[in-house]
Amino acid sequence: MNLPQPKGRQSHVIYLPATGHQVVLGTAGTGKTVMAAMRALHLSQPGAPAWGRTLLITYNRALAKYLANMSGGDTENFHIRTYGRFARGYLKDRGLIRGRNILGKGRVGFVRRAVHAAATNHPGLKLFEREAEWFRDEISWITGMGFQDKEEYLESERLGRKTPIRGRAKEAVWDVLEHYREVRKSADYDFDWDDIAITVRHQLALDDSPRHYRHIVIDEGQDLSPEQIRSLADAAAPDGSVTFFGDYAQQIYGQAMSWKSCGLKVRKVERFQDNYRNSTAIANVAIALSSQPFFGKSDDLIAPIAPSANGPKPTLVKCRNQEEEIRVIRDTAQRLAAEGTVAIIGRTWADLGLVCQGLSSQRLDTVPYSWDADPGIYHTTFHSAKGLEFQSVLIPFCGAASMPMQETVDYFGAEDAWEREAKLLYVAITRAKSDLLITYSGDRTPLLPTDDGLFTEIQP
Ligand SMILES: Nc1ncnc2c1ncn2[C@@H]1O[C@H](COP(=O)(O)OP(=O)(O)OP(=O)(O)O)[C@@H](O)[C@H]1O
Repeated sequence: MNLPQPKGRQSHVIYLPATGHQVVLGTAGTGKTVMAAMRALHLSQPGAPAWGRTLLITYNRALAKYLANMSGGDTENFHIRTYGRFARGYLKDRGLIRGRNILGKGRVGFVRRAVHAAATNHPGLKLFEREAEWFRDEISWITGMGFQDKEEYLESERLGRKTPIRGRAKEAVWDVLEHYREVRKSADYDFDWDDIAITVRHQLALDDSPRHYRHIVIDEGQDLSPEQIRSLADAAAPDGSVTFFGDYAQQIYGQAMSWKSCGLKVRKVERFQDNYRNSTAIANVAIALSSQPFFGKSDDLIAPIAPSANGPKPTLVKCRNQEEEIRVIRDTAQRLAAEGTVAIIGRTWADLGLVCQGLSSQRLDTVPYSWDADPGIYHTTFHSAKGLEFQSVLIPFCGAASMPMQETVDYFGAEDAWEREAKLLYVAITRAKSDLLITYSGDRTPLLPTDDGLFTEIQP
């Protein structure tokens, strides 16, 4: 274990009171993950004030392994889990998990069947021209908010949708949700990964045994739903604490949910602005990207301060076609891999397949990646790069024809799609410590900032 020496407000955050709710917001690279681990370790340490068994919640399995490597891993009093693993484990203890009764992959197929079934009740409604993926997203939002009945949904304000739906269309969405639950139940699935949180809360309300965890620390909290956060708050001991770390600039599922709707009672929000990861030149690109109008506005966004670390300007390479982009990315990866970790970050696994075929590169959902990883080439998607960092980051296919991805525009409409894809690009760019190279062919994506002097622009 070799954690950095906390600076400024960081130490304060580690030792925040060990009771009640705490919220820490910070932009990329400000040390949220490291401080989440340090706070959780502190709270679990015998002898610390109000110490007790502590749960550290993280976004996915790759980050759980990354955190385990950073913190020394699970002990009797310190557990690292994804939300899904925590929820499933608790419901198993409550006797509610039988075989495979949580619907994971294939969910959109169930939603599609529900949409077809519901459409017959709403002849002529334009809403039913939308793709099943749109309905899946709306159902995730409804269950993530924890709405118990139709009235609650009808009265709700849907933040984060640029084109909100109203009246009859909203009633029809609820109808789709009810059909979806029926179709799912008839296939013997009791839950999906979104609505499992509703049952966790319900079970916790019935459960008067002592709570398993005294303290719960949540990293990447911006991508958990309010109902998931509420269930974690219910799962912590009444004399314990819940600490939420998040960055709303990196909220990549377009749900636009705020910690404020999660029932956390917080006296003062802590804010981290000092970036310890990116060079100034890389941070400037991220700041310019997040300042564009389509990036979205929210009180929860923290204005970043550009760091002072030296590094070359990011390179923007205009290629003649995709083949040339692939060649540039591969050559650059091989050159930089001798010096440190290099990540090729792509929008989809299919894109990465094109770039990395035959290249000596490790796919990051199959190998554990640690914060002190050996030099070499790694590849991962925008979504799965979250929380990680690399010496160099290479991003292919940033032309206007592929970004924002057409599928996202089809599912959610142009405005929503731009915001979602810009946040994904933001996550990818802020993974780079010192070198960033972006390639495109045709026109560059309109999501990339065009301010003078941000990039060194070249042609191969
Ligand atoms: N006080 C510090 N001194 C030196 N380095 C630090 C300090 N705090 C954090 N760092 C380093 O800054 C980098 C970013 O930290 P971390 O991953 O915790 O940030 P984060 O806020 O979770 O970022 P993101 O949200 O972008 O994933 C890491 O390399 C970490 O070791």
